[in-house]
Amino acid sequence: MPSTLAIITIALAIVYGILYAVLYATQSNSEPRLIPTTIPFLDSAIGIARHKVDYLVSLRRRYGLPIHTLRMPFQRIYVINAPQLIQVVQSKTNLSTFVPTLLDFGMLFSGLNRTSKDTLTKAYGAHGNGFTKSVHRYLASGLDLHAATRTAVEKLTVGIRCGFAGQGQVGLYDALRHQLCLALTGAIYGAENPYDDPAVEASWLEFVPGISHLLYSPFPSLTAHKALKARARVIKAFQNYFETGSHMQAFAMIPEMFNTNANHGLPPSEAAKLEMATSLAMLSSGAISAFWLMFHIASDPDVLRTCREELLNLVVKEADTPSGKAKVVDLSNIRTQCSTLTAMWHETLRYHSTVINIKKVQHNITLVSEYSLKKGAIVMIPGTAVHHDTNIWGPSASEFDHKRFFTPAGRKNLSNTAAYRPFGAGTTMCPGRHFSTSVVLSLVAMVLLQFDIEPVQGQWQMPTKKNADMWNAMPKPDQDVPVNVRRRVDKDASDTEWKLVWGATTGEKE
Ligand code: HEM
Repeated sequence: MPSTLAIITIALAIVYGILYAVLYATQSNSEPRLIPTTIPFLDSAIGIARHKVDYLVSLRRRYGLPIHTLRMPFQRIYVINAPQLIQVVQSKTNLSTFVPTLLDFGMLFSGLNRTSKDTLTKAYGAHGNGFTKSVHRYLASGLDLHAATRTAVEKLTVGIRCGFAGQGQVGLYDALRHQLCLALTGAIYGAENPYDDPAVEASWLEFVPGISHLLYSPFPSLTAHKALKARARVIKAFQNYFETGSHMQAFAMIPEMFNTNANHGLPPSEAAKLEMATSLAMLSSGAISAFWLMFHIASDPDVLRTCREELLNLVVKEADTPSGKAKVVDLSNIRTQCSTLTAMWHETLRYHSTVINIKKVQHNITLVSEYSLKKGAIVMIPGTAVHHDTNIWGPSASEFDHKRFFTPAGRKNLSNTAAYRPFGAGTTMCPGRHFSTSVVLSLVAMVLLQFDIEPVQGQWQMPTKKNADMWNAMPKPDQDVPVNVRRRVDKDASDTEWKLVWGATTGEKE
């Protein structure tokens, strides 16, 4: 009689053999190469769950393939690494072949009820919920963008003056995150910004870790219980905001979105839930980017000194203040006058970005006459693999080196979305990129001009980012970095009063 163990072993071997046979029988030779598998249909899922975007980067390093296939239960994924193929997938002619899958990302975690989801799907079809369209219209360029940036910068100047000075020891990430939260949401939600209430900001922070559960867990009500309660508190604050008409004092995008959705039949209680998507766009990647940028500048004395010198180029005049004279700094010129600070920003995004673009193949197609892609499959473009590709960025691709953007080759890559894609690419490219870039750079400039930041531990140590959420375009550090914040005492800054503005009335030095 064979033992139970022997029977189980034989059964497992048979199942394994069948799965292996099915895997290869259903994979065509003309499809992109299948990555060798140890556990058919499961090892990619396990790899992604364990190592997140690093799994895709390691496959790129190990096999060096321009495109390859990963198989999961009932789903095939084509991972694209080569710039030439990325360009083809992103091209206008292929817009209807490769369709973004996350247009309704906001609907997945906002808690909208079934009726509201149906209402929005009927109203906007494949365009999710109208939120993305509104951001494209209001924040991608023009006077509205300028107005929103100016308000955010005004809020930052007040917040930094009152909130940073004399704080002593703080977490670098949390201190920047808090300032950015109040500035970005203040500029968009107006005088009655719900996030001005510390309890709402705290609830938002409690909700964010639950997003992964809402996206991937089969039982989010069990696994993300606390986060869902926190979400309910934020939604309640927004419901009150809409019901009291506070949105009428907001940036024009907010009342317009509310009225359009109301005309489609969405009540204020449900419109309040949609603000979870707006909030996430504003509050997810910007603060993380600001943290990494500040970390790299503050931990490199040469770069710190150069950035501060460059910022002095932004002084446009002197103004009288009640306590004497202030130097007026026009932060809207950062990108043209501060090449090192700007290069540090680009390098921060290139080096750290964890963006993954996901599209669905709408019909069978042969890519560049070579690779057959099947209808219904998912195409993934991992930004990290592209950003760390030595064929694009040279042998130093995996090092942090902002000077790469001082070379013609680096500058050329910057304008090529198949090489540099922290904000995505094509029609869905982040419409908040100019707003967030301007506000983050202004925040960092304000801190650099007015404060010295030193690590409590005595030495700067880069935190790990292994636990970062896969849905986020930028990786949150696993631990905050405790720092001491002090007003600057060096000769350039000790007795200088700064007036920091976005777009001064005169561009001439007086
Ligand atoms: C440093 C900060 C930010 C980063 C790194 C970032 C990154 C991204 C990325 C990678 C995408 C996907 C692009 C694609 O699919 O090709 C995206 C989409 C989007 N972002 Fe941002 N983002 C940032 C800040 C913001 C801000 C502040 C807002 C709004 C105020 C915003 C609004 C949006 C919207 C609405 C979309 C969806 C666009 C669409 O599907 O058409 N983002 N962002």
